[in-house]
Amino acid sequence: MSTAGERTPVDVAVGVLIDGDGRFLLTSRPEGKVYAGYWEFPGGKLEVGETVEQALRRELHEELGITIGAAHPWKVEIVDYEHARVRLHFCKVYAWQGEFEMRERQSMAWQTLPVDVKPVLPGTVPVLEWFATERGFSGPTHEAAPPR
Ligand SMILES: Nc1nc2c([nH]c(=O)n2[C@H]2C[C@H](O)[C@@H](COP(=O)(O)OP(=O)(O)OP(=O)(O)O)O2)c(=O)[nH]1
Repeated sequence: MSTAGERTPVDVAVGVLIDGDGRFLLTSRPEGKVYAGYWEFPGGKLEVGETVEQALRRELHEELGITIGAAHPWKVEIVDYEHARVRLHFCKVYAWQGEFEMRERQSMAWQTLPVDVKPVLPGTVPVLEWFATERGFSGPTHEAAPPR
């Protein structure tokens, strides 16, 4: 049972693609979506009946034109935005096939810490902190976003 004021979270599958040099892929949110221009890890909402891995495979094919190998579940995080409450299922992905195509006219950037793209989506910031912990990185992980 949910208490008054709580919203049911929308499940989102998110891919943390990591290349052979340990760089990770960020993409910018396309025009026309909430937080357009903000940088995030690629992914999207689960459709009815889909698992996280199925949704991730579909979204990364639709958005980036690649076919991913195994998706390794990493962390789950709930974020409350004005527009929605989302449950983000972050999965690490080390293997994929195909050439990257920006099918939604977004931008992509392979990054290490600290990231040099901005602004970073609020729900993406914790991932940078998890990477910092994993990698023994200290100092700011990204540049603070201006208030919206
Ligand atoms: N892909 C992605 N979404 C994130 C991240 N962090 C974060 O808070 N989100 C939020 C933003 C959105 O509210 C939600 C993802 O929904 P979306 O609108 O991008 O998904 P979608 O592609 O299925 O969208 P649509 O078809 O409904 O337009 O999750 C992240 O790192 N990656």
